[in-house]
Amino acid sequence: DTQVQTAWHRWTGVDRQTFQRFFPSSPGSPLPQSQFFPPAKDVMLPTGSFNNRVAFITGGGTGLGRAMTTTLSQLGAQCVIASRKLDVLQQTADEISSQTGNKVHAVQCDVRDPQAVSVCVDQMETLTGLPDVIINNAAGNFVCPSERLSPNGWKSITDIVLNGTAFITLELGKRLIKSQRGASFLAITTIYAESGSGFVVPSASAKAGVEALYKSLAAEWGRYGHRFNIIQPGPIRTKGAFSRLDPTGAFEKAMISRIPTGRLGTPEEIANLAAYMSSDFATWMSGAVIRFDGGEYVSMAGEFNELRRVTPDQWKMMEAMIRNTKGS
Ligand SMILES: CC/C=C\C/C=C\C/C=C\C/C=C\C=C\C(=O)SCCNC(=O)CCNC(=O)[C@H](O)C(C)(C)COP(=O)(O)OP(=O)(O)OC[C@H]1O[C@@H](n2cnc3c(N)ncnc32)[C@H](O)[C@@H]1OP(=O)(O)O
Ligand SMILES: NC(=O)C1=CN([C@@H]2O[C@H](COP(=O)(O)OP(=O)(O)OC[C@H]3O[C@@H](n4cnc5c(N)ncnc54)[C@H](OP(=O)(O)O)[C@@H]3O)[C@@H](O)[C@H]2O)C=CC1
Repeated sequence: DTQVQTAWHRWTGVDRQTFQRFFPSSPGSPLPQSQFFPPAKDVMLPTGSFNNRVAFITGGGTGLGRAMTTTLSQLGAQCVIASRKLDVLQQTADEISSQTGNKVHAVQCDVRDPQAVSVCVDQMETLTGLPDVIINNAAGNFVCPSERLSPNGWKSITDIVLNGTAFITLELGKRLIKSQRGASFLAITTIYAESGSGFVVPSASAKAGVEALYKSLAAEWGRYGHRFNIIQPGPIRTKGAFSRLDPTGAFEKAMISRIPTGRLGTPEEIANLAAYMSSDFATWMSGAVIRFDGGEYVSMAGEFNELRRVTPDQWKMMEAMIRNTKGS
């Protein structure tokens, strides 16, 4: 709490009292029930599950993309990670490679630019050949009231998320089809792709578009040996997400309190799911949308779920009132 306030003061010059007035809550810790749901850290699939496979992961240099790359590399894949910041990618590639003993290649690519995507795929073909596994994970996002959003703010997010995913998928898909090669495509979206959400409207719109794209291609390109699946993650702490969606840390506690499993997800958990969905154990899975959020979505959706706060004594009283009601 104090750390966040101090950091906030350093960034903005706003003093502690003012911070507390605007943000009375504080960063959250796991709820007691989370002891029943400890996150597994180990890699789930058998060793060698991705031997002789090539995996391409956008945004693989940081956060969840880095975790998915680590797991696939541990399982034997040769990985190619792509995003804008080559220095970040290269450092991640070196670290994962030295940990797993398998090659990780770093290729610079701004997914918003179809020409850059084509050059990136050329580079990958030279390095590794075409991929067996494609994970569209790169994204951009920030919280912003829509009345403060500029056209370029909208374009910036929708270009990365929807157009970027489409450019990568079409470029790779066409080349794979030409080479008569099958592949697994996975897109990382979000739980609000389904519901929509205020304050992240470009992200919600673009992620919904990605889901429509992947479900459509699952139907169309199965005949070419291509599977398309989607993971909708709930909140998992990464610098990229939390710095742009909860910059003060003020909303984290409220977020955790609505997650039935009482904690945030972990990068290793989503990496295991992504690996499974991209593996030979999941060849019958296509067009699937897997929500992976500790129950947050249903917890927010049910209009009576607030009754969790009613105590046993209050229930006794309420039940008596209901039973005593005669007629309508
Ligand atoms: C209640 C909630 C409680 C807690 C939330 C906590 C946790 C998260 C829980 C769930 C997460 C769910 C979904 C998550 C989805 C994600 O995608 S998270 C991943 C986020 N990662 C990133 O965004 C990394 C990459 N991002 C970036 O590079 C930048 O942030 C970028 C702005 C997206 C793109 O950078 P770029 O350099 O290309 O763009 P800019 O030139 O800086 O900006 C372009 C235009 O956008 C305007 N802009 C930028 N920031 C803001 C802002 N904060 N508010 C308003 N407008 C903004 C900028 O001004 C430019 O527009 P212009 O001025 O008109 O030119
Ligand atoms: N963490 C969470 O709680 C949740 C995350 N998600 C999703 O998970 C995925 C990973 O997010 P997370 O790891 O948290 O956040 P990060 O910010 O760490 O990851 C986003 C990645 O996208 C890359 N990227 C951004 N813009 C571009 C671009 N124009 N071209 C190429 N790459 C780009 C970034 O690299 P670079 O800057 O080098 O380009 C970065 O590596 C995203 O799809 C996000 O929407 C969904 C729900 C919850």
